[in-house]
Amino acid sequence: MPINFIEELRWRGMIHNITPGTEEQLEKEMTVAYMGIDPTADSLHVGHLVGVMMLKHFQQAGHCPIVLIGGATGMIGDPSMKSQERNLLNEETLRKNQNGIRIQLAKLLDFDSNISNIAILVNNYDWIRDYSFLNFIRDIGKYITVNYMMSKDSVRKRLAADAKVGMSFTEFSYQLFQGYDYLFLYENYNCRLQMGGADQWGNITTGIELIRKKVGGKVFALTCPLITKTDGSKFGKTEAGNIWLDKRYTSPYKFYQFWLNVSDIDAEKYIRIFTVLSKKEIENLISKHKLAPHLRSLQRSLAKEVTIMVHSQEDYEMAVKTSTILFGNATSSFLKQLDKDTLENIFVGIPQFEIFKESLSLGIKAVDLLVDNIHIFSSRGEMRKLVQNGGVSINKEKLPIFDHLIDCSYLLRGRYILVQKGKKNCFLLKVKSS
Ligand SMILES: N[C@@H](Cc1ccc(O)cc1)C(=O)O
Repeated sequence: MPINFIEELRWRGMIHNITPGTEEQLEKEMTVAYMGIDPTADSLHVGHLVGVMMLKHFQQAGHCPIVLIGGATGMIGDPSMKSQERNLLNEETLRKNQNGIRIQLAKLLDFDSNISNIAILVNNYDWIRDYSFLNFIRDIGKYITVNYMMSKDSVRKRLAADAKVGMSFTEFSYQLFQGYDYLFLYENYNCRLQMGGADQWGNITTGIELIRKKVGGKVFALTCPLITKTDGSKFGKTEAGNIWLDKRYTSPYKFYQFWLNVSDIDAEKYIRIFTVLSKKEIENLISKHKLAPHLRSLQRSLAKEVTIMVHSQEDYEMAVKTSTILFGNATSSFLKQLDKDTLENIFVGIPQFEIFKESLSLGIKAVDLLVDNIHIFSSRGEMRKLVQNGGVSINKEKLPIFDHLIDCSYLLRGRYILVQKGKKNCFLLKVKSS
């Protein structure tokens, strides 16, 4: 039996706001819904995943999802919840970005099997490109008052943030373009529902208003909550920046670690939002986790599911292997027996430094190498202290004294040395190929 979409989202904690009548519409017939993504980079990040998961459940419930790539709106920049005017992106960048995003979406939604509710990808550049300004403000602008547009949170907040700088007419008009997209999809794809993050409510309701006034149609909105973290920091970001879905920007190992490191409370929330595990499976995982929280079994399941969904089974396995080697009790002899490819793969996600082989040939004091050459300690004192506490290891073996001699015999497969500083920091020294 197909799932009930709204019920599904409800127990997963994925509904922030919903227009009256949405549920009845979905029960009545197979419905088309869309969500838009502005292609500001050539990869999605984990923040985008929430919306994509909504579409995934929507498709699994038998309805038809449309992903709209905002080729046109991306050229304007959504002012929603942004405190500053955005940079304009050019056409070439947007096109490159679209292609990257398309490939990622194809892994998450079903775009190609022979089902009646196959996912559809559209680009609003296709219908906005040739719309003349004069026609647009005559056909569309006439239906929406400035008063109405000004009352939106996205506009009010921005004007309040810095009244002197203000907001350009360009960004002010963003909601009209998104409103027009909804009208276009309503008329051409029979789209009745628009979904998005909580910050999209204002833009979505402008579309509802436009469709009601211009063509007398009734359409709906559904938003999901902004994802929060218990410690108050921003979801989806680390010190190193966004967590991307593209391997080139965030290795599967780092991606896996990101989910592994969430707090217990967040893990309970995220596993509902970011995986398709059933209610029963999730409840079981949570009760099992509560018996022995220190084992982090809930985080492990979360990290496993999301890594396999976004990357692959092999990437997941490699990420686990890497984590065991870096943080688990893998031994030095285990490390030594790994072949070059495995080592290369394992080390993709960790900071790397290049060293000259010659500098090792006569042996170099660890302190000279790590403090003076590659600066992973700020001072000799800092390193000495940590070594005394047993907190520095080379190839998984504790460094006995801080001026211990390191030579070529330390090179794994003749190329690498793994350095660990404290519990969490790993570095890879790599011989420069001359
Ligand atoms: N405004 C949305 C993207 C979007 C663009 C066009 C639309 O029609 C819908 C949504 C965002 O920034 O997240």
